[in-house]
Amino acid sequence: MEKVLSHRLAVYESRVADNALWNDAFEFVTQPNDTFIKSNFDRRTLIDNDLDGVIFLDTQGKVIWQYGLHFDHETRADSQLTEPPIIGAQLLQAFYIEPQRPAQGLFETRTGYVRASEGALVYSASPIFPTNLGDDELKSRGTLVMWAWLDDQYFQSLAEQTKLDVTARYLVQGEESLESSWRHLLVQSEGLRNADDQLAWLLKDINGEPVYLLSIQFEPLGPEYQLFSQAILVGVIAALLLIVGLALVVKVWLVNPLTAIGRQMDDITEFGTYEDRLSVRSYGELEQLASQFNLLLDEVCRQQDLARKKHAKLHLASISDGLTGLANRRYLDQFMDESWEKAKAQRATYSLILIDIDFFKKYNDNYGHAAGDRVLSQVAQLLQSFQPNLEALTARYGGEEFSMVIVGASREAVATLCSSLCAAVREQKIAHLGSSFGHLTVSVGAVSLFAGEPLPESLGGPNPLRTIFKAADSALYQVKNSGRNNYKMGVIDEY
Ligand SMILES: Nc1nc2c(ncn2[C@@H]2O[C@H](COP(=O)(O)OP(=O)(O)OP(=O)(O)O)[C@@H](O)[C@H]2O)c(=O)[nH]1
Repeated sequence: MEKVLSHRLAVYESRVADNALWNDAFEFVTQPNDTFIKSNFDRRTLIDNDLDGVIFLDTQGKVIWQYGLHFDHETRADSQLTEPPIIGAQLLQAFYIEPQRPAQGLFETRTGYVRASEGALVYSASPIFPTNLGDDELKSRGTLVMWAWLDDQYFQSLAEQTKLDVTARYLVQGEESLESSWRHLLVQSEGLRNADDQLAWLLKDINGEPVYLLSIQFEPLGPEYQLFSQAILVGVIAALLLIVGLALVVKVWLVNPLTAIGRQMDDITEFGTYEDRLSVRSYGELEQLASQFNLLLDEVCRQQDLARKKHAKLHLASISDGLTGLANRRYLDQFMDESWEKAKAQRATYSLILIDIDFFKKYNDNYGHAAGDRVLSQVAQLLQSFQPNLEALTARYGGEEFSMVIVGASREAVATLCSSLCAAVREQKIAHLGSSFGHLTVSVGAVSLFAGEPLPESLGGPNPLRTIFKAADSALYQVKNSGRNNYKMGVIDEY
């Protein structure tokens, strides 16, 4: 509605400007003459242009010529005004535009609604210039005003244009004629809707006084509409339920299982529990995904197992002697260190036994190196079988030299063990022509000491195990020098 109203004002404005910027009109206000009026502003022309009146004002605002029709359109046929209805001095002043020069092609025009003697009207006024506006110094000569009654015809065409059933009420006493429910329209230009489903606009005159109240009544919503809106509501609720249902299905069948899978995967990777398996209850694809992952875990476990075995094998190879399978020198050193610390902590007896095959060079010479290897293995197994069920280790620490470390056996038990080792090898009756005994024998040197404090003075140095080893080796040396095939318990204090 606002747009249509302002468009209408713009139409009047352009109509008056068309006639005011015109050489003939410019000449007419300089020298008024009937010929110009007769050929351009007869009654027919006005009616065809939806106009009810034309006024030419001179440079002082006095009427040069005016033509107007009565308010009553029914009798418009011979309704020319004898007395102009709008020549109130005040109104003319409102229409009058002082002589002015166009600034950059712009000049002042006026458009709006006014209250006149017989009713209200819409008007537009423009200064009169030659068609080309003249030069910059040329001033306008007079004002051209065109107007139309705000009558039934006006509002009827407004209704046709807006396609709204517009009711127009003339506010005889201006603001006082306005109901309180529409008062707010006085301070706003757009329409207002009241509690009775009416939408209204105000036409205000050039002083801001309300002239007409335009309103339209909305039809109360019928039962069909209510039925329709109920159907829409049901539809919306059904759609919402469907969406919620779908969301639930997606959550139960997809989101929850995926979250569970993700959580289980996280646990497996975080804690390295690759032997665990994913369990998921969902539709086929997800279960398939979980079982594919489980297959992957199977493979991870298999590879882990292989790696573990390989590592164990490598570790064993690194600590054992390739020929006899006993612990090697490297592991013996490590074991001696660790067991020494334990023995000290437990205040236990620590014993080291060194076993050396007698005349082994000659054995190799007589029976060959391969036979020598076999004998080394045989003696190794035999020694191993004598290892007591204590913190103990049997090792091969040189070519035909073996050792046994024992924590917790008494010195007497160790002496008995040494004697047993000598006897056991002897009793194998392994032929050895190069030996004065005729068969394979071993010599044994050992030390056995209490590892708790106070330690013997000779063990106070930085490497007590070296001292222990030297004592055992010394005992072995003594056995070798005194005929072999025997054992001797060494004494630690000598070192
Ligand atoms: N077959 C074989 N012989 C080895 C191996 N390691 C060392 N030997 C031999 O063991 C022999 C050790 O000789 P010696 O150190 O002279 O000692 P021995 O002949 O046993 O003399 P005594 O110890 O004084 O009784 C050498 O001939 C080495 O070649 C081995 O792995 N296999």
